[in-house]
Amino acid sequence: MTQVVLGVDLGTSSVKVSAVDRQGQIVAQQSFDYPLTQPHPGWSEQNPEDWVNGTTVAIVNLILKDGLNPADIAGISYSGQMHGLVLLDDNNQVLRPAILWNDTRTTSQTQEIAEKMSEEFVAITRNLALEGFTLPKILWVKENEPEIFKQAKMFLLPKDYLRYRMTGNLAMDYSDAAGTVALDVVHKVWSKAVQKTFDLPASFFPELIESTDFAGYISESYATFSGLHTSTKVFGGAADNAAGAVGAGLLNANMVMSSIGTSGVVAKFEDRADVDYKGDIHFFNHAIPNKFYSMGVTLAAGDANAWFKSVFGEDIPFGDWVNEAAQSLVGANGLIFTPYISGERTPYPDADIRASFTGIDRTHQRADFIRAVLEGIIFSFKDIMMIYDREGANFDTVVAIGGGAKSSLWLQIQADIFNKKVTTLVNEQGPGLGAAMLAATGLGWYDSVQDAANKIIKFGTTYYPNPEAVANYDQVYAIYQTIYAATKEISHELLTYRRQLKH
Ligand SMILES: Nc1ncnc2c1ncn2[C@@H]1O[C@H](COP(=O)(O)OP(=O)(O)O)[C@@H](O)[C@H]1O
Ligand SMILES: O=C(CO)[C@@H](O)[C@H](O)COP(=O)(O)O
Repeated sequence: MTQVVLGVDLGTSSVKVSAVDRQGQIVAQQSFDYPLTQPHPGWSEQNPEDWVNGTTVAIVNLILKDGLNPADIAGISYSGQMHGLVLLDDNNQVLRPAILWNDTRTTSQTQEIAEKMSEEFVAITRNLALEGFTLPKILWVKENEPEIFKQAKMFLLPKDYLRYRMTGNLAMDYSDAAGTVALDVVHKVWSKAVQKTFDLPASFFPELIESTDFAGYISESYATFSGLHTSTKVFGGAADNAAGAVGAGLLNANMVMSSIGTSGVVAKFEDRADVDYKGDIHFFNHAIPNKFYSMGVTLAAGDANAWFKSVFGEDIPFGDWVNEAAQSLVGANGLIFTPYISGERTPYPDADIRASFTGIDRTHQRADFIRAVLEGIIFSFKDIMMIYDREGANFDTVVAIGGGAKSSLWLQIQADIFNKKVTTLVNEQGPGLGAAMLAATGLGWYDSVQDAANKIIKFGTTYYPNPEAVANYDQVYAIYQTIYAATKEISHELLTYRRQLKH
């Protein structure tokens, strides 16, 4: 009998469930895709029931197809897409589709928060109130769907809703709670000032737990539904970027993580709460008690690549598509892409900016366009790194995770644009492995999350910057940096035009 833990990575495009043994080996893995709806420009919603069904299908497949014995599943924990608003009524029924992290309908609510609380808000929550975060979404529903809001008794985040459906218990872990921007990050309590200013009762906010805390057993009803046993213990879990940081071994201040999922993230471990990025970079509680991490977000990273492929190369597998970029040159033959297809967050908190190709020439081929997309995404990561540089943060290693880290070409582009060494993980399952490590630590298999990381994480290939490419990218990046300001007004006008078309 080999005991395993399940790490459930509830992503934006799919849920991936990894079964991990005591040595940290992934023994089996199943995933299930679900849709995302965009009823208006800037809106992004999912049906929470799809998360529950997708997770259940993946678990059933682990049992039936991979032969996992439910009695051997000792624990389960989660990594969840952050910030998504799930509203529950008195009977814990979902009131409306979840409003996701990449939904940017909330610009006026972010302005309202800034006007009402200004610097006090950043001091408490350690973040600006950006469109993607949960509090503006709550206020949007309050203002635009009062009949629904009247029935709302509590809110949860995506993986917390999934955990509720698997255990029957309502709770939220600190790392995800920080992304609501209603948490007093340093004191680890819901902010009374936020509750009072926006007239939200304390009962609307769920109980807070640590990522490795025991959160209940699998309920009778979910056991019947999934085939799991009621003896399986469930643990808090974490925001996907915190779980990804755990799974990437981001436990040391000299390391930065770059994650190319649907979104893109550059994150840094923070030992102490007294670093002050003034809201230019997010600052959240880590999945490790009393530790923190900072991060900047490119709203569409892997998604910009996926979008471009869906329009111009639908049937081509991702690996082949990305490799086609090798036929182009460093700097994509003088073609630059800015990846703002869904607006941007860091360093430009601008929901209405849109993407651009600049410098299209009669000679450009598809390979140049693909390469420009891959490079533009990494230039936007470099923009985040420039904030760390500005604040004097020292780091020498970038750990690359996410779907984008499957491509050695894209990894080399990262090393050359960052001018840093970029390291991969042997088992590139950052968030899912991180989630499994949280369950394993909660079960007592390891003394701490750090202990689990030391025993489990194995770094893979390292990509070193090529000096010639670095010099070329320096030139192209300098041009890239001017494009946001140059395209801002045009983008905003075009979006206004598109919004008129829709209504
Ligand atoms: N073979 C590949 N090579 C490079 N990039 C890839 C490959 N496969 C997928 N990707 C990229 O990874 C992204 C998905 O990453 P993933 O971490 O699975 O996302 P999420 O967790 O947000 O659902 C895709 O949008 C795509 O751009
Ligand atoms: O909004 C953020 C972080 O602030 C995103 O990183 C989401 O957490 C979604 O993650 P992926 O589905 O792209 O992994």
